[in-house]
Amino acid sequence: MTLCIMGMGLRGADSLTLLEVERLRRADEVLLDTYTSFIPPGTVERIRELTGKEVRLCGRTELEEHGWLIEMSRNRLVCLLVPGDALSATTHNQVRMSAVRAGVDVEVLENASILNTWHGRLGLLSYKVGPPVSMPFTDERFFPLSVADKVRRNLENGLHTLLLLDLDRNRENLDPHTALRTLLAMAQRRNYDNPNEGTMACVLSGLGQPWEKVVCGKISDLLQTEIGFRSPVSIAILASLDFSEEEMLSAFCQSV
Ligand SMILES: C[S@@+](CC[C@H](N)C(=O)[O-])C[C@H]1O[C@@H](n2cnc3c(N)ncnc32)[C@H](O)[C@@H]1O
Repeated sequence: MTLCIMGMGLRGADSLTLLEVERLRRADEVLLDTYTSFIPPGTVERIRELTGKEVRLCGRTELEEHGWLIEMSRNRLVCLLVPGDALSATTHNQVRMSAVRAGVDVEVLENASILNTWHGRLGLLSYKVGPPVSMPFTDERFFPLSVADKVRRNLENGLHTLLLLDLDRNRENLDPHTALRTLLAMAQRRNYDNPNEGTMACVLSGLGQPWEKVVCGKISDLLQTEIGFRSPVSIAILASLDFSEEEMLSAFCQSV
């Protein structure tokens, strides 16, 4: 019948749209992606309450080896719930592509994503946003300097960068101090003068969650401040600011 891929927004079940709730109530199967991002506490219980449906959790293997999910959607309405927007991670577009190739109808229901809300929350201009960059867990053998290359390219073009922090097995983000130190070490290895300790950055902890915290300052100051971060966390690396951006940033964010 139909595979409906739906974004859950930033607030878990509480940011589902009316249309999404209606689809979930009609669904034969409700699946929840627990792999690509953070799921706010209580999400499963809240979905059950809103829709009367049981929720099946899907991790990496279930999403990457998704043949079963496509087969299930042939004669049933299957809803795949995705944290954030429906299609901002490649994983879900791959599921969509397999479904289309198998002749299964796909419906996509969009929702808010960290990728399209962070700059507005900080008061930054959307036309000054560059491509996002992922910061992985690193060690002596895996230390991809391309992370610093991409941030530097954005900075050189006057563009802000959203640094997405990888999640560990327990779905906790790399901690932001480690991410900032790693970024500086990568830039130093390349002999880049930017990003450096004086570059402005904002730590975005739990955007849209009750524990939301947004803190801005020079990287050196952020590194010396115990802010009390909680997943999900991202970091904005700021390019030079326009006057209006400066004004808004200081009005909308806590400074260190
Ligand atoms: C690979 S992205 C997935 C994005 C998701 N599909 C979406 O559309 O929002 C996951 C990363 O986004 C960041 N992230 C997701 N939600 C966030 C939030 N509410 N506040 C801050 N960062 C967030 C974290 O760094 C997390 O590890």
